Amino acid sequence: MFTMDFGSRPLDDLLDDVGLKHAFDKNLEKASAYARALAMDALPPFARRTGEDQDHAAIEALAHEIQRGFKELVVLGTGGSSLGAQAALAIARYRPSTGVTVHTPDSLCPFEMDRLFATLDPNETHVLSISKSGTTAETLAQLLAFRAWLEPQTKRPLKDHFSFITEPKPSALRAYGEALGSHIVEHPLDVGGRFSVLTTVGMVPVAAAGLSVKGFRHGAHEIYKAVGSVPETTAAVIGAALTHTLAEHRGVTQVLLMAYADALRAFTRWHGQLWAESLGKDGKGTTPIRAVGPVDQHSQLQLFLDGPDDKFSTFIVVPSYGKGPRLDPKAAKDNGLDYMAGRTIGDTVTCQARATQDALRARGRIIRQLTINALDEENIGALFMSFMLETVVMAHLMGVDAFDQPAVEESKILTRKYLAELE
Ligand SMILES: O=P(O)(O)OC[C@H]1O[C@](O)(CO)[C@@H](O)[C@@H]1O
Repeated sequence: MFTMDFGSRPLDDLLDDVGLKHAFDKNLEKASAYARALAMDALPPFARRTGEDQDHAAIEALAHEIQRGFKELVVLGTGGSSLGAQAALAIARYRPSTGVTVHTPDSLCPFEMDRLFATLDPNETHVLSISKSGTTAETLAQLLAFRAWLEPQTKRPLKDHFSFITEPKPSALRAYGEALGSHIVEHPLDVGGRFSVLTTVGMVPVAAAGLSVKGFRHGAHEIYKAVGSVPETTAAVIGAALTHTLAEHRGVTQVLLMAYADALRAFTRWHGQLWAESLGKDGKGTTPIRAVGPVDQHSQLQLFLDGPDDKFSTFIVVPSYGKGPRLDPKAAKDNGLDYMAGRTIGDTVTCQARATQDALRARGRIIRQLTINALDEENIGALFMSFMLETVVMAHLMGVDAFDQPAVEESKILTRKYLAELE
């Protein structure tokens, strides 16, 4: 699980300093009441389904089939049909490999597809196509291209090379999978793509890579239990109430998620879709910014510190004192790194995360830190659930529907029109 703090002083004092305690308390009360009602009446399906584990057998069956037959897994899907899996899979590279190697070409890119075709062995490659709607052009185009690459080269039945996750209703993707005779697993009808990471969508790739589905779901379960019973103490509810208060009263228009671990880079991308697509509506919304430390200290921190005071920042930190290579004291001193002499890379990064937040706090910013003690399934599952619930509670405070995305459809229609007009 993870802990939350706002630095050395309690949040209430920080809010008092800027005259926002009363406004925050009102928002927290409203957010907590909503979270309690959600838990009592009907948890959002993305949370309820995660707790029931009803699809566990289907997830494991497909994952084992892939593992038994192949070394490489290509997950075709975009947006919510890929970002969650990528965020979850990012911890796999720190474990001994027990599953397949997963590739996630989530953006339609000719150069990336050519690279995959040039490097993958067709006989060892399984292609899992994920699309809730089953109509997304990018995913269908990739699928057709992969089949054209595989079919002339494979020695095995073509149907075994493909599997599908899509809704149980008619669509181009479902029809394609049925015609091939391949394994099709259901995408739940009542869970939107950006909320689907803990369903079959995120969990089949995770299981195929050898990670624990139960671990992710257990971490998530602990969070939604807490949000239902003691909402006013949870990161999800406090985070939503605070962001909304700062947006209403302090001109906050952006939310920064800065993670101090490479493995959380993909998590910040997942969060970007979740926040933007759920909340950017009716002329309202706050823009998500994704950053990873320390690298973005050297690219974006100048703006965060010295630019407009229009951001609410959350740092995710994995304390790593004593971890990683230790710098030889003499070599460090000889090269101008006296302050790192005998220290580990983990010591350095942990101190950098603290220093960056303190520098921001010194400029009067309210900064939230979420601390996880390890990059494991439970912690990442907990973060997934916490941010999904935070988004839903935030939508309630803002008065928008967290679960639709009507505006995106306009650009899809135009893309089809432009393609039809090509000479
Ligand atoms: O899973 P699908 O239906 O292919 O959609 C992929 C993504 O496209 C969107 O519908 C936006 O166009 C997202 O909401 C979704 O995650």
